[in-house]
Amino acid sequence: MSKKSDFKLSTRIGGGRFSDVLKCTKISTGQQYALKLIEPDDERPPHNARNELRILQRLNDNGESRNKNVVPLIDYFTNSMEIGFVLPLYQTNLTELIKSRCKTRSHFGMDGKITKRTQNNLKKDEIKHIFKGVLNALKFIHSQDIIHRDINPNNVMFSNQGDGEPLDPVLIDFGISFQKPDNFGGELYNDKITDIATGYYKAPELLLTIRDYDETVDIWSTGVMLMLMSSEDGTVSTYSEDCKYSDLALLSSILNSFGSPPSTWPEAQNSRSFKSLNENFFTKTRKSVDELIPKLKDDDQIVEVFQNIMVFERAKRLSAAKALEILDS
Ligand SMILES: Nc1ncnc2c1ncn2[C@@H]1O[C@H](COP(=O)(O)OP(=O)(O)OP(=O)(O)O)[C@@H](O)[C@H]1O
Repeated sequence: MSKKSDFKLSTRIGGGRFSDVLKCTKISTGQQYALKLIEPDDERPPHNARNELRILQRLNDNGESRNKNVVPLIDYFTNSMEIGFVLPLYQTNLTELIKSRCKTRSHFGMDGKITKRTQNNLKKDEIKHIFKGVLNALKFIHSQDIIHRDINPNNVMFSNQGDGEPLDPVLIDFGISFQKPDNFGGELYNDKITDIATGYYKAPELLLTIRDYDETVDIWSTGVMLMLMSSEDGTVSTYSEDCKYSDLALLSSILNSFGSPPSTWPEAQNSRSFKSLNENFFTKTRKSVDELIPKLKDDDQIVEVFQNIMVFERAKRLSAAKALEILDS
């Protein structure tokens, strides 16, 4: 364990509601790192830096991650106010990578109107490689009884931009993760916080405040990331923009994309919100893979995995291990 004074801090490169991520240099070696700084007493649940530290320690062995797709905790320090996580300094995340691969062109119509079209140039092989890397990270953390609870493109980092080098994804941010059985005594398994995950990436059961959800919420989020990566225009095009701001809009977009949930959806049977929803809301048909994952619609293994992870009933959702078995077959 180091001290804060062992590092020279420089620019802020990211952060969240309760954290700052800074570039830093270890004074004794001149090596650059990312430093995530959190004041645990300022945090609100489900954010919990003390648990984040416990979980990262569990996933690491002497500064080395036990899985190549999970962030290593190189070092850390604690003082009366803060916890500092010393992490490798990554170059980009999946959101930025997709943006950098999207090209927008103007089209001039006969009527003189100009329309802009964006084209996502992420290659099929890259998409598959990233998808498999995230599943590999999930296979490992789920085997350690950890639910990440915030799988989204800002939490998938890369050391390079992929120009000639393979894009090995690394999963970061265990700040709201859940360690079974009871999150270090802080949360009952059957009564977990449902205010988890980010916008588009929330699984449908969370929107019905079903509290005994499990690790398949991470699997659902990974499927939505596949939709983003496999889109023609770098967006989750079957979801409306409003999903970022409204859970109702998100539920509506999920139904528009994946059709109505079965009336026997087991998780929802006891949910008041499910019962009180107008039946008409639930008369949608599932869109085809041509619309949901256009770039990979002809890849049989990807399609099989996608169709079996984006299902309402969590018991039917493939585990990360099973999904990888299919992709490697
Ligand atoms: N090791 C790293 N190298 C480079 N940038 C990083 C690193 N870790 C985090 N970041 C940047 O900082 C952002 C926030 O980091 P992180 O998600 O760990 O913090 P957070 O407090 O959990 O944020 P949020 O509340 O938004 O989830 C990341 O999306 C990423 O852009």
